[in-house]
Amino acid sequence: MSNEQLITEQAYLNQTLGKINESLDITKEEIKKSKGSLADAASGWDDVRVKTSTYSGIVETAMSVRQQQQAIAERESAKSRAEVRFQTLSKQAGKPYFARIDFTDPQDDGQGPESIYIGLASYSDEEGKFWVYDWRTPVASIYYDGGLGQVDYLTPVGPQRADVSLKRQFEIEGGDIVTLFDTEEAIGDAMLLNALSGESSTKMKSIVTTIQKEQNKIIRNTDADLLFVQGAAGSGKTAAIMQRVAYLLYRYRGKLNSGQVVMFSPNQLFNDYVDQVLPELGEQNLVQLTFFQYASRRLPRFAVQTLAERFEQTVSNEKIDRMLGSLEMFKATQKYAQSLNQKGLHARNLNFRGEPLITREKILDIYYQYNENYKLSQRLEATQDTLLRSLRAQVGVQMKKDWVELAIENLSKEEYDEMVGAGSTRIGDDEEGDAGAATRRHQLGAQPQEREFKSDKQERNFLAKKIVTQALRPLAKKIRRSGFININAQYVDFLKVLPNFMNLADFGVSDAEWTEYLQQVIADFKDHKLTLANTTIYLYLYDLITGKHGQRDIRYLFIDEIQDYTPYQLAFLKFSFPNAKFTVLGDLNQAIFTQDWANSLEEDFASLFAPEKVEMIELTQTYRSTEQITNFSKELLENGKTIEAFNRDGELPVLKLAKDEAGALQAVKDQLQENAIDQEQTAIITQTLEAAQDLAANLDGEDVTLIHSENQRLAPGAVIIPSYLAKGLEFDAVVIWQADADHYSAQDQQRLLYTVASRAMHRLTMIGAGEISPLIQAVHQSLYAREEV
Ligand SMILES: Nc1ncnc2c1ncn2[C@@H]1O[C@H](COP(=O)(O)OP(=O)(O)OP(=O)(O)O)[C@@H](O)[C@H]1O
Repeated sequence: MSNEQLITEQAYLNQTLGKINESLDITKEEIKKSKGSLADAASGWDDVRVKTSTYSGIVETAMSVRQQQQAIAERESAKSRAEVRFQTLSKQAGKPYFARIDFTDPQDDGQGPESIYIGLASYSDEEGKFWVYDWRTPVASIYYDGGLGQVDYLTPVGPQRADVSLKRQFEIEGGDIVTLFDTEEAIGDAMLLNALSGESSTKMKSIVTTIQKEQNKIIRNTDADLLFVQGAAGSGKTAAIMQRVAYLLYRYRGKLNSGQVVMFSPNQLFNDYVDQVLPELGEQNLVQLTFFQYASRRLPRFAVQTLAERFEQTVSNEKIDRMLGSLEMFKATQKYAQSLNQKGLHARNLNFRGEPLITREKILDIYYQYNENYKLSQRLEATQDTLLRSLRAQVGVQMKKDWVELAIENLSKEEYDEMVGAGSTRIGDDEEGDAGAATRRHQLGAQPQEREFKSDKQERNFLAKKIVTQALRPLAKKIRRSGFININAQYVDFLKVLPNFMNLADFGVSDAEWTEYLQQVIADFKDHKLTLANTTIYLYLYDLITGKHGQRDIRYLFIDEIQDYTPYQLAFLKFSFPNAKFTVLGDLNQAIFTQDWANSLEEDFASLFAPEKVEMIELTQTYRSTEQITNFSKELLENGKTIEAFNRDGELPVLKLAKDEAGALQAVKDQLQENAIDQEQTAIITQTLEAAQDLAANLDGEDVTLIHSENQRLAPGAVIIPSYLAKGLEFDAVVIWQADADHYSAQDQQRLLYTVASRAMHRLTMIGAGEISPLIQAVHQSLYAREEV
């Protein structure tokens, strides 16, 4: 960088900052003014005259109330607009932009190149001159998409071409340019290297200044209904989708808000890890939840299988797991539900005072009296209507019963007053009208009147009706909530007759195996326990029978770590969010829950969308780890060849094998010490929770935090964490505990080992006792160092 360039750029920066500060002052004034005018508007209530004696008076009152409300709402929104602008400007005042591009539009003959500056948000001065462009504007795409020369970029009106003559990147601190460099590439390696060599932190950062071309495609895609991103560990999938959320909120501002975007993430720790990215980009956070949370909160009475249980279950029957998670099973659920249109619904009696008031046979008669053209949801609705009608008819019948008589006699003074509504109810206000009456009284100030009865009989009837209606209310609620369907029995029935709806042999499952499994499910049911696979099927069946249509207001759905989902779960999510566009990210090599069968996931999920609306993007370049760590960990895989390491130098991974457990433990202690001296934040990753707990007990006295549950927070400093909770996270230094033949040997642990090894940014140490793990032995010796300790 020449000195002259620096001086010119600093001068431009000063000018920009000067303008921003001017705008800040103006905005501050606006906020002050809008606060004042809000107070003025609020005092307008004093002028609203309440006239209630005539109809026209009421209308007039209502109109002036409405006008007054509008005036306040307008001023409030002016105030909050000014406040948002103030916040944005305050952020810009330190670091208004990070890049500059000069380009010419080939269609603008004779015009010289135009320079634009790119920052986290746009800035235009009071005269409307643009000083900074938001990184999400179409033109800013030029910065991410290519080097110098011709670059095509997409705008809402179609593709545009630009001839780029300069790309300059800045680092600005506190209003001063610290560094500035020109680059010919999309994003200069120097800048990226700089961004990547930082230390890990408990919070993910935005990558806005160094988004790569491939990532930019993911971020700006608006066409696909299903955007499927497959990428190696550390290739920036998560980083890219956080940017994508920010992009979409900007691109569709005014039409899309963060409440309409949902992200399914692997665990709660991960939610905590990424929750700063969007605020850093000036956006509101999105709704984030795990599949477990989504499913289990709909079934409060069941203990749904947790993440730890799912990971640590001794693989009971992989064939059955695979079958339950398949699209065939999804279709079988639909077919079974369909069959309920003819017969097979499991109903339960509607009991009242311990006796069946409407028997299950009667309910089934009603349910099946509608012809075959009814859909399940219509059939249910019609049944509910009929049941509610017969419930209403019951009022008259029950009023004559002895229990009502007894109840009237036993009414206390308070209960009586409450029912009759002395002092609060006007004659003629029926029960339904109570809310309306209360509002009327409140608004119009009418005096309440006492209820008067013409005769004892009238009073008795009134009370009896009240008592019966109240007593029947829970039943009405039950009917409205379809509580007369015995969904548990229905579910078990479905599993029993499953062989009529799909071919179990296609999954290698024999009748005997299935019967045995069924017994297990029934036993679990009795204990109120459900596996995640069963929970999903249960919920889908329930939704089909009750005609639920899912959440229609959600427009974008993101699923991270998709390899841990079954096709069934994905199909269920598609059903549950029918209007959402899906962005899904995954790395089949990190499938630690679903193993081999994750391979067909891409195809299975894509089959649920129109082919022309599906886009696949593959990311092979990794950013998280040093070249040495990536080159080692990709060799753990059979198909890791295509993974490309980022050219960032570091030490070789080290395998430390001790003779016995005690030696290994000592090695961990030494490593913790060494890492602490080198200021590398360490995660000791164990395979299971139990191993993590054991190790923590053995490391008593060391400064390490055990992360045993996803509901914990990630602590700074060294942590011990089981593998399934480390998903998606990263650490300066990783120690893989028990990296030996006793613990990592089966072929299906290859992915697990790869997943944990790829969490390391700068240093990877594997510590074990006894024999070397065959999975590590398969890696070429030049790719790691081996020490006997
Ligand atoms: N363009 C980029 N510029 C700077 N840093 C980047 C870029 N892309 C990715 N990174 C960094 O690389 C690391 C890995 O990214 P991220 O966690 O998004 O990867 P991932 O593909 O989701 O990985 P995994 O599958 O292992 O969870 C993060 O520290 C991220 O900030």
